[in-house]
Amino acid sequence: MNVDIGNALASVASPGISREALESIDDQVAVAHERIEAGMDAGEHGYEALNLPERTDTDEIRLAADRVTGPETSAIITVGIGGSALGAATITDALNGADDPEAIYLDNVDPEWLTSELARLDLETTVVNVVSRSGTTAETLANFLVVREAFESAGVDWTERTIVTTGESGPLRDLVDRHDLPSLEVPDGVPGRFSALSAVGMVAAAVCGHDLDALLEGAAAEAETLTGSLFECPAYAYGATAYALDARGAGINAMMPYAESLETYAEWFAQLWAESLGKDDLGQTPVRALGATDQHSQLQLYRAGPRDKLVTFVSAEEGADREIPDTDVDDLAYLGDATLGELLDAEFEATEASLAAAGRPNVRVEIERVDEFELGGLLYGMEAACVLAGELYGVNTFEQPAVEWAKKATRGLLGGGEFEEAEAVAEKTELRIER
Ligand SMILES: O=P(O)(O)OC[C@H]1O[C@](O)(CO)[C@@H](O)[C@@H]1O
Repeated sequence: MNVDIGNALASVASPGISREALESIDDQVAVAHERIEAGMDAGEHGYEALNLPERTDTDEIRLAADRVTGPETSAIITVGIGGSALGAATITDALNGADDPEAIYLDNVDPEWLTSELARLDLETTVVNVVSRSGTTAETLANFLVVREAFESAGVDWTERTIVTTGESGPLRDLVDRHDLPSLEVPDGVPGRFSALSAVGMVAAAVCGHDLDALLEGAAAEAETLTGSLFECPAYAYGATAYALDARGAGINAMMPYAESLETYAEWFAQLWAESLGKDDLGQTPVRALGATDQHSQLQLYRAGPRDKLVTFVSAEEGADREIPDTDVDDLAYLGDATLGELLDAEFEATEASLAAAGRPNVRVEIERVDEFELGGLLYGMEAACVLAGELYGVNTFEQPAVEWAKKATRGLLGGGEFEEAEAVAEKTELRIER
């Protein structure tokens, strides 16, 4: 990935970063990089994620996926949530074509939605990909039990079509052992949201026939750029700029890719940024947006609302295109002479310029095209940017203790044990306004 931070400079935007400030931030980046490198060398928890390009065994993933996949495979259901779904979904939503198996992600426990998803699938030719690092996530286990029952009710042998990625122990590991299911291990020391470039994010991609090695090669090429200066490393330039803008008031980061195929990438980024940096009353709030669509819903706010946002654009230089048919309507002639791709590019450049003209900070992240190599680089680059930002914020980037309260409350409410959190739910302060 390439990064252009020109529109984040104080000469263009407010909040903005002066060149002097950028120089002094670069001194902090040098110190942070030493820490990151030391963590990577030692294989420390979290930092280990940045070693995945060398560590992930794509042959092992393909072998396991081949045990449940055949030429007749029409769909793959991934049962997982958060980091156990978003990385995989980002890859297949970006790369899947019409001839690839459909990739479905059951990352919620909405009964109506889940029932309709299962009802529309040919379970005979559907693969089940169960992913959970802890092996204890309620939503994933509940959905798996429902999916298994659906297969059994349809008289389809789920054990021949199910692959599991989980830790060394836990209920899912027991299931694997009991039914001799093909399985892979979540990489040690790699938090879920940083595991897209491991078996966690790659089984679905393997079943859909994507080039896992090219994904890792793209990530490895990005890893090559990790040096002690933001002026040499696109990932660090992005992380440092986002952090510096937050420190100057841009507490919101709207991730706005200009490609439908990257919409899920913005969701993946939201978990990465929120769960990693949202600590100790700090952290930049990620917002998911999509270009050109959200020009017609959010841009008014981004351009004329509070000066509390960074807008991050992601654009792909190349891609398939489609002519806009000629028209005999004079006013539309300018469209007839263009392609949809040219229109999208013009929309992107115009929107980027419109924010700069209004003095609103924005950053451009460029990839050459949406393919395995470039996507691997983008995912790795944003992970490295996040690790760098975490060092600058001085937070523990790799834990997410704040999510445990609601999990305990949920378990208590369902009779899964005594939890004070569950009691607190009953003590809600009410001020109801009824129709
Ligand atoms: O992979 P697991 O353990 O099922 O967890 C799923 C997700 O839930 C979280 O723990 C948050 O609740 C995320 O960090 C994680 O990606």
